[in-house]
Amino acid sequence: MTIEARIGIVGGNGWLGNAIASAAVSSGTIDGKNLILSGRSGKRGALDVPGAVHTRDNAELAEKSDIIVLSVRPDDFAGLNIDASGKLVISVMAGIAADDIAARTGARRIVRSIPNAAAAIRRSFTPWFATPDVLDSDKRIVQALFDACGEGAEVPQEAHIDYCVGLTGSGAAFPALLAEAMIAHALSQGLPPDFAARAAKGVVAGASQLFEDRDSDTSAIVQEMIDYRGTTAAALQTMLDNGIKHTVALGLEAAAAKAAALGKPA
Ligand SMILES: NC(=O)C1=CN([C@@H]2O[C@H](COP(=O)(O)OP(=O)(O)OC[C@H]3O[C@@H](n4cnc5c(N)ncnc54)[C@H](O)[C@@H]3O)[C@@H](O)[C@H]2O)C=CC1
Ligand SMILES: O=C(O)[C@@H]1CCC=N1
Repeated sequence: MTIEARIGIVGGNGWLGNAIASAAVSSGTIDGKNLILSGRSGKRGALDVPGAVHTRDNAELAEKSDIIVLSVRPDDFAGLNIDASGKLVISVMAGIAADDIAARTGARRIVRSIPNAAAAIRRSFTPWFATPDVLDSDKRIVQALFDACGEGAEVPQEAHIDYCVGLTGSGAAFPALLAEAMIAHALSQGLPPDFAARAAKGVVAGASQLFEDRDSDTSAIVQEMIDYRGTTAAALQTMLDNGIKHTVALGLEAAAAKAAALGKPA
């Protein structure tokens, strides 16, 4: 689907806002000339967004946009002054409730979402939640925008978005941590650093394709490896016995707790 509406991204020169803009244009989902990106510094983001207009003026952005994406840090939201009444507002901010967005912007049609860093390579799995006033036509645009960034998925409750801050937002950093742990151990065993990094990154990135198929069952894959009763089973069982699932759960809960704290006034 091509989005014909004009989209303004507040914080559009930041990490995520810039990635969303770049994904939307490079996928052909929106023409760059229909994008206006604001940022405090006035500098462009790291990714090129052909045709997009850059501004430091959020009033200009609001005036020129049909849809406003809020992509400032949660801490900066309280200082944001923008009138989005009558417009669709799509927030990517962690922890900021739809009611607070409505109160600050005057908008009633509000979508909350949690993309992740893989939006930069158009591989973000992005849950989104729509408040009751959001129109079906708005929803089609939101889905198209997040499909351009990877894969969008509507969730039925706002609480799911608060949970997904950890699962799909922060979770995108977990494979790098796994690779880092594998590299650190390989180095401790005397393997050459370049080789250790190539090997661990190659395994984590490459083997994740094993379960990329939507219908694949990760627990079946793990069980199959354990049932093989070889070296992989020894590694997996030791990690399970040492609480890897509990550690991951604690990480997910910490991310959600941090998001809840970010959303509360200081
Ligand atoms: N980086 C990520 O992977 C993810 C980020 N998020 C959320 O996305 C939002 C943006 O995060 P990042 O892009 O990582 O942060 P960032 O710091 O890279 O970008 C934020 C941008 O907002 C701009 N900004 C601040 N106040 C402004 C204002 N009043 N008007 C216009 N621009 C303003 C800054 O100049 C900066 O470029 C955050 O709320 C974060 O919770 C959500 C999911 C994943
Ligand atoms: O780390 C963060 O605060 C952002 C929000 C969710 C993922 N990244």
